[in-house]
Amino acid sequence: MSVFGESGHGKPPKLALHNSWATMTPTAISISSAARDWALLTDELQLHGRAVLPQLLSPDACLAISRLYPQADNFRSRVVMARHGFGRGEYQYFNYPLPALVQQLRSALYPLLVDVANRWNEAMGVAVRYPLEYAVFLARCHAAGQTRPTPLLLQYAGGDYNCLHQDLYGEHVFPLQVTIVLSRPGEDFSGGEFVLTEQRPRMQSRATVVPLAQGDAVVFAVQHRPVAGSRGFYRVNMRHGVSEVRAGQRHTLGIIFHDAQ
Ligand SMILES: O=C(O)CCC(=O)C(=O)O
Ligand SMILES: [Fe+2]
Repeated sequence: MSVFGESGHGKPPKLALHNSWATMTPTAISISSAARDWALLTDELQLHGRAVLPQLLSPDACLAISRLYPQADNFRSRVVMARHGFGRGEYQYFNYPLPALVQQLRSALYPLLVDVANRWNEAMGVAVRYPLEYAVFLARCHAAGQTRPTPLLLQYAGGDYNCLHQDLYGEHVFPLQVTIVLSRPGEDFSGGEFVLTEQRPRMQSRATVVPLAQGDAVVFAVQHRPVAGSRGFYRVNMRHGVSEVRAGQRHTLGIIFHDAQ
C-alpha cells in the first residue's frame, strides 16, 4: 500500500536558486541535487516520516546564516528555552522580509513537499489540501490571522538541549518542516543529535536519532503521518527535539511553512 499511489508523481518542480543569493555570497546551495533525488525523498518520507537532503547548503552559506544570530534586527522575537520549559538554549524567529537565502529555501522546498503533504492528508482522511504554489498557501495562513514568520535560527551551547515538541502555530499547519544543521558536528560541537519520536496507537514511543553533517537538511512530519497497517492507514504522532549538546556551539536553521498567529 502506498500513500503515493502510482510512482513517478509527475516531474520535480524546477528550482533555480543558484544565482539569486546576491545578499549572502559566497554560497552554493545545491538544491538541484535535492530535486534530482526527489523521488527517493518522497519514498523515504513515505516509509519513515523523515528524509535527509545531504549537503543542501554549502559551508559558506551555513556560516553566513549562523552569523545572523547576533544581529537582532533580523528577528521579530527571541526565546530563551529554559524560561518556558522548552529545554535549554535559545532561538530567534526571523522578521519579514526574510533574508534572501531563508526566503528562497522556504519557497523552493515547499513545492518539493506539497505532493507528499496532500497524499498524507488523503491517507489520514484529513480534508485539507495544499495549493501547489507556496504564495497561495501563505496567503491562506495570512487570511486566517497567521501572519508572523516562523523560520527560526537556533543556538545551543554545552549543556543545552531542545525538548521533544511540535511546531504548531495555529489552525493552518503544513505537515512537513525542514531543519538544517549549520555547525560542524564533531568540530564545532559534540552531542546535540537531532531526535524524532513517533507514537503509534496503543504502543510506546519509538525514538530515532538522525545523523546530520553540516549543511544537511532533515525533512520531517510536523505532527502526524500515515503508516500503512493491515486495515488501512493509521495516524502516527511525531515529535522532534535535540539531545544535550556536550560541548561547543550548535546552530540550526528551522524552516516551517505555516506562519504563526
Ligand atoms: O536544533 C534542531 O536541530 C531542532 C530545531 C527545531 O526544533 C526546528 O527546526 O523546529
Ligand atoms: Fe522545532
